[in-house]
Amino acid sequence: MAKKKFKAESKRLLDMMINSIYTHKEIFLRELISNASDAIDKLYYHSLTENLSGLNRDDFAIRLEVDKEARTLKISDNGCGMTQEDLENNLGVIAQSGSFQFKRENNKQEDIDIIGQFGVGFYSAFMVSDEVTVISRAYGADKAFEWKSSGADGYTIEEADKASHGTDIILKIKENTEDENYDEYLEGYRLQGIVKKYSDYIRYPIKMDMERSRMKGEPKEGEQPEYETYIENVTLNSMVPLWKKNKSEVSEEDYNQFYKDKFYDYENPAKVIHSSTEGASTYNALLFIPAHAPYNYYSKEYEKGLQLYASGVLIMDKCADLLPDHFSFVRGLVDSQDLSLNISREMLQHDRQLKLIESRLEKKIKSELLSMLKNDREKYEAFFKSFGLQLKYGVYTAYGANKELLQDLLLFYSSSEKKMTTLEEYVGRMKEGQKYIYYACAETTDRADRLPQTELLKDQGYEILYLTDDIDEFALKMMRDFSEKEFRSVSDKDLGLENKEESEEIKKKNEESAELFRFMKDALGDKVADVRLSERLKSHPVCLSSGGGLSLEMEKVLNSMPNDQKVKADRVLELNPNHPVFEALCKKFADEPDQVKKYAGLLYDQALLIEGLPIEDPVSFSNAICELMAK
Ligand SMILES: Nc1ncnc2c1ncn2[C@@H]1O[C@H](COP(=O)(O)OP(=O)(O)OP(=O)(O)O)[C@@H](O)[C@H]1O
Repeated sequence: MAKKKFKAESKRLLDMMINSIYTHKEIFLRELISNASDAIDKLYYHSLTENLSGLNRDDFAIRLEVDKEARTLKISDNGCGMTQEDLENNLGVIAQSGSFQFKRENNKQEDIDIIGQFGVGFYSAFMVSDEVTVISRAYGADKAFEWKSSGADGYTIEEADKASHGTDIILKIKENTEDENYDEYLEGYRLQGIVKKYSDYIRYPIKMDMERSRMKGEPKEGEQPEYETYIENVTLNSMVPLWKKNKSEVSEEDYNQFYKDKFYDYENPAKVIHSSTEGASTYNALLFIPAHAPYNYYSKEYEKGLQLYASGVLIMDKCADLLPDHFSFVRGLVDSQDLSLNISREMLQHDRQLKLIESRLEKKIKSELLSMLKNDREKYEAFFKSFGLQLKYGVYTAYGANKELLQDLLLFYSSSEKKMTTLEEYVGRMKEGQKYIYYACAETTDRADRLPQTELLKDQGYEILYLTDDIDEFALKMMRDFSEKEFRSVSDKDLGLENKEESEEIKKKNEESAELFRFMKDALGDKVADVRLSERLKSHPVCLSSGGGLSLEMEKVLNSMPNDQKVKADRVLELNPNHPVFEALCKKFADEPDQVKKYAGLLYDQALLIEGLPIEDPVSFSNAICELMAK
């Protein structure tokens, strides 16, 4: 029999195919199963359009068969099959796709979902096989043919026996090498795993004999049970993708089970988002908002992304481009027929399509979260506990560009409500004439509540947001305002309070004690930018406020990061004019100005401690207190 040569370019192409197109060898099975599914689709299509009798959708199947001794894996289908000419054209010419041609020539039907388009997938079989044999009989033909090739060398075609229409692909699996274990492609469980991973939603059953074990009869009392192995023909794939079902056909339990199985979570998701979109880009999406953050969520190890399917076949396990960072906690998948895939089906050619899908999903996720916030507050608060930090990072890292998108999703603890509140709720409760949205930063809400700077505001009935996460103040600074109300720290120089009389009085007192403050400032050196009387203190003697754009809280956060450059906020030491300590200071300044130096140091250290900042010299602080006590 004459051996026919591949054309020269084909030879090079085949070499390329086998060695460089695919990153994972296991995808050969995905490609061959997709071809089998296409072949069945084509025959099914003909049966519908040409009214072929004797063909029943339920009889179509794809079968896998392993012969470990012979080292062969057979993939069979009872689809349209190939004539001798088809074998020549489709398997003898690389990059010739009969499937693509079929799609072009026939109007797409509802129930047909042809996968092949490039005419190369078949050759991926050579990544794992020394020799590939294709025995095929076209539907309606009376002869079958066998195509055989062991790679770049070429192929043979001869007549063969095959009882019914369809195609058998027989792979002679390679021997193991030092780097590669090819034996695994002869293991039932491994094959089952590959089918589940890539081809779970192929619409025809993929069947295989699997070895199972069962108890041999009832064990007699006191005896160990005996086990026997038996063979069961099992369908490996689930076939109907849940996301392609009508929402009304899917129960909550179905969604939950699907989520837990697929994304290895032990808890039901907090929210399921099932949506289909037609138009510029047609896709089905099934998304889940987990009820809790995975253990590695806030670490570098966590990889965001959605599974991407093209016509039910898995293309990418974690397609990061489908999810913006601020919603990286979302799990799920997108299935689209419209993707222009690259030849290995591992990437998309245009990320424009992905961008379009991403921005639609982003809007959808936001609106679902807002509806959760509105309709199930308790659930939303639990969600926010897990993922709120990510939303706040989202506001911060995009330099405020995500403000519109994310600001309504944020929650902060409210001093007056004693629970979490949205910014909208806060603004709704603002007092008449209130200029700013006030916030206070501390490690816990309790500590924030005890900050001297919050005292006066609370006393006058202003609500304060207590910020306890490092990122909080940075995020608010990025946002600048909400509903045209600027955010303002309780430590800010200007709280915008409309108490002119008091301000005048403080101003006057400040002037009167100008000498004292200058003296204290000199004593403290560059530790503080200024010393002055405070408008915000009621019962506490002292506090720190910040002069510039960098607050003390931000200084604390930035300096805790692992880099050498330390920053310093402008500190202003504020004294309570109505506190006995101030009186004592004034008195000492007249009698013993040297003591005032010590007092200035002590007051500054106290203010630092109140802020949760470290003091420079705890030993002299303690000594100074003891000295005072002993007096
Ligand atoms: N099991 C099969 N039954 C019938 N025809 C087949 C079968 N397998 C392959 N073919 C034919 O061979 C052609 C080439 O297959 P191949 O897998 O190389 O490319 P494809 O499936 O068309 O495209 P892609 O590279 O996107 O997978 C197919 O288009 C189809 O016409």
